[in-house]
Amino acid sequence: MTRELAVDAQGVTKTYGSLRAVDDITIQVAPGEVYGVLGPNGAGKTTFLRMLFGLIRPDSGTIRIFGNTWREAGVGTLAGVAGFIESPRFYPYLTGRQNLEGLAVLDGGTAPGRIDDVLELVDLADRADRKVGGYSYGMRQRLGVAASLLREPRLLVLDEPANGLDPAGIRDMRALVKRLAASGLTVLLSSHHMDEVEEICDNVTIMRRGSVAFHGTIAELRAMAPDPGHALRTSNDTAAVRLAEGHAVRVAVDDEEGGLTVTGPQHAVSTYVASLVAAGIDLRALTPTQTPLEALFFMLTDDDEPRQEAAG
Ligand SMILES: Nc1ncnc2c1ncn2[C@@H]1O[C@H](COP(=O)(O)OP(=O)(O)OP(=O)(O)O)[C@@H](O)[C@H]1O
Repeated sequence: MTRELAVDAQGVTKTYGSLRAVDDITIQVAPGEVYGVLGPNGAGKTTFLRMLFGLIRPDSGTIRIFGNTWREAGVGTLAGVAGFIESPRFYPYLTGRQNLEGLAVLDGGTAPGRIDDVLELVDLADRADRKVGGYSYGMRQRLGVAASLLREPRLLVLDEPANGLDPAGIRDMRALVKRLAASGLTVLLSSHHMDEVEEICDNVTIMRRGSVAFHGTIAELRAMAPDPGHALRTSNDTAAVRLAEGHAVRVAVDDEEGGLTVTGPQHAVSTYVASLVAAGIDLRALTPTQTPLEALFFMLTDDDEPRQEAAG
């Protein structure tokens, strides 16, 4: 027997006037996986998540959540689903705990001890009795996850959960998503950070101008990634360019930044750099410019053309 998909979105399209915000996309999320919808600003990620939550209707296509569609099940489609679009909102003059208590009442109550459990899970137990007005942005995001977890969802949907967070906030949010995934929760998140998706997701859809530019596993994505690039500074760039002959690297003068750029498989870059040193050329800097996956992301989502106009 096949397992029911957590999300089964087929051929979903949403237009705003002449703009195809989401253009015929198909996304399937299996129970238990962490699924990333990745794309640059304006790619259509939030529009897709809004349709999932029933906040807007697709023009065409179907969205099933645990087998239910909005047309057949109405708001019952969201049974077992929680999350937030953009940033969660709380009463700043109430404590984190009071906000959760209020939300639990509005949602029909919650099991005894559940509020303490979710506060513990999101690492806010020791700050629960402080007013939300004094919380950092990262703490509010985590309180948003806590609020979502109150209803013990099977599917958690997060829209760019690390957006606007400082490095410590990003680390905490990623650790939280990983903990939740390890507990068996299905997570669907949007992001515009390749490293975030690489670190925490099993499968990814990369969106570009409303359409699917890539769909597959992180391993498949890695296999497509180009060679890593490096910025190179030496004591003698002319000689360094000459020495590249016979090495499996491409070395070019960087007209914008100065110095050289070196592209090639990591081991070939290492051998080339060792040969520079052996030839008496001083190495002043060797800095990775983009990770292979970042380079692939920019290749797949490069957006210098106008958006697709809707027909008619
Ligand atoms: N209500 C709306 N009316 C008109 N255009 C809209 C509306 N909502 C979104 N759009 C447009 O649809 C496109 C996709 O927007 P969307 O917010 O889904 O992108 P996104 O991938 O979530 O981007 P971001 O990372 O900036 O949130 C954008 O060009 C946006 O301007």
